[in-house]
Amino acid sequence: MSCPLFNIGQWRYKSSVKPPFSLAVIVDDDPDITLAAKLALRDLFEKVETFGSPAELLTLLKDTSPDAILLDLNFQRGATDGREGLGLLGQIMELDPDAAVVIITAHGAVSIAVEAIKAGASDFVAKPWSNERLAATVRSAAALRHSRIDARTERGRATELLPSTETPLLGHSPAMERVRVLIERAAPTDANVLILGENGTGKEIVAREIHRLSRRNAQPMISIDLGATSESLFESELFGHVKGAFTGAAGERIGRLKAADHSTLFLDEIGNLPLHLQPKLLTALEQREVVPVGANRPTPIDVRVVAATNASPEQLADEKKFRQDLLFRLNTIEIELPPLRDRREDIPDLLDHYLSLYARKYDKPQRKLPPGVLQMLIEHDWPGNVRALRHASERAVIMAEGDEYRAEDFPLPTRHRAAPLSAESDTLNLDQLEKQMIERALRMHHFNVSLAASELGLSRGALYRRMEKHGL
Ligand SMILES: Nc1ncnc2c1ncn2[C@@H]1O[C@H](COP(=O)(O)OP(=O)(O)OP(=O)(O)O)[C@@H](O)[C@H]1O
Repeated sequence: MSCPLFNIGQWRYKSSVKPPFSLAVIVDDDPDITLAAKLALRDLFEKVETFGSPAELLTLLKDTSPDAILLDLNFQRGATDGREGLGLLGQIMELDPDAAVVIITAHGAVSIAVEAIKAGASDFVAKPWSNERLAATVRSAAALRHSRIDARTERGRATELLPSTETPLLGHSPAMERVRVLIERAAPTDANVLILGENGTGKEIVAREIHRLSRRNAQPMISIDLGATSESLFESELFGHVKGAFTGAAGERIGRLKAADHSTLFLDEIGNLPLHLQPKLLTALEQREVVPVGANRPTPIDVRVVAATNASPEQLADEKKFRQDLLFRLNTIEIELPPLRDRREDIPDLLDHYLSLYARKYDKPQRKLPPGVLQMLIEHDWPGNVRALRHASERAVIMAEGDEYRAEDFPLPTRHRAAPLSAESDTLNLDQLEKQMIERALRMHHFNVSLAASELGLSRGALYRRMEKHGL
């Protein structure tokens, strides 16, 4: 399958900031995929090597340990069952038990991804991916590998602060200034922080900012997206497991709680943590120790937790979905990020930043944004919040011609009201229908992407990709 990145031309911008990691390896027999992934990862790694066959990777691993490996599971013509890749994964884990392997899967192949993670892979990305998600997944896997090594060897406690390639937290609306004050007050303490806000409002950026300003910043922040973790993997991902704890647990695995020892653990989409695991997390945080799956002795941990959710405070107060004792552990400080439509004053700053960032990235001129177009963008409701504004800016930079941006360069969803659910649509165009269904599901769930995704029978990632495709 070809990757959407190729619709948007070559990526010639190279950041002047030193990338945080040294080497990533991409193994896939499809040159379009390897090139697309290489471009998406090149700001994160000093070097990105691409291989068309597994044999080349195994040769490299004999004397090099990459920070991350992006691995396709099917190499032979017509193969789709992933067996070949799983075998290769086993060989990789044997050569380097700390390897950070991110699996490339076809859309919908979740069972094979789960099997791969049980066999030692750190995470997976489904094709076609968004560059932002791919980079975040691979960065998280590489950071996890580093902290697992550090956690085991007790080395690296004085690791130099990694140069940051992160986006700064932008916006000077009164609401964002209040958020900044809260971040500055909370960061240096060890208090747990709960960040609330709709999808795309910047919860992860705020979590990174808290970590950056904390006394734990010498270690990388460890993240886990509980909205993207398969139910069967929650326990071992969070708490780790001992060798042979369950079928497929070939080796010992340090969970993310332990990997975040002396650092910050970012629990994204905490509302998705299954009820039966909530007491185990609460005990780990109260006792400051974890018991890996299959172990009979606890291991001490020193972790500061920053959690985030797009659930409303009312939804979180529902005892049937979320244990209130765990909530009180997590929300010592609560930071609420308002949706972008409630702080429109931030829109000009955000547009200014992202339009000029993407102009540099794609080697395009810095165009003017005429007042009329700016006004249209300020008046737009941005249901996907800052993430959607960022994507719209990227697209505008690529599509625009001449010295100025035009309204048509920003493909905003029409402002019409969603038709009632029972109403028949007047189009039979599949693409249009898909867009309408997505808009309806989003409105029905007040723009909560997780709920809309489950309404549509899609994963969050799959819904994001479709929203991006339709410019929502
Ligand atoms: N205040 C901000 N300044 C600059 N960029 C921002 C800001 N808020 C969000 N962004 C950008 O918007 C995108 C989404 O941000 P982020 O992932 O932090 O949101 P989120 O609330 O964690 O989303 P989700 O709930 O969907 O995981 C990122 O690309 C981020 O860089």
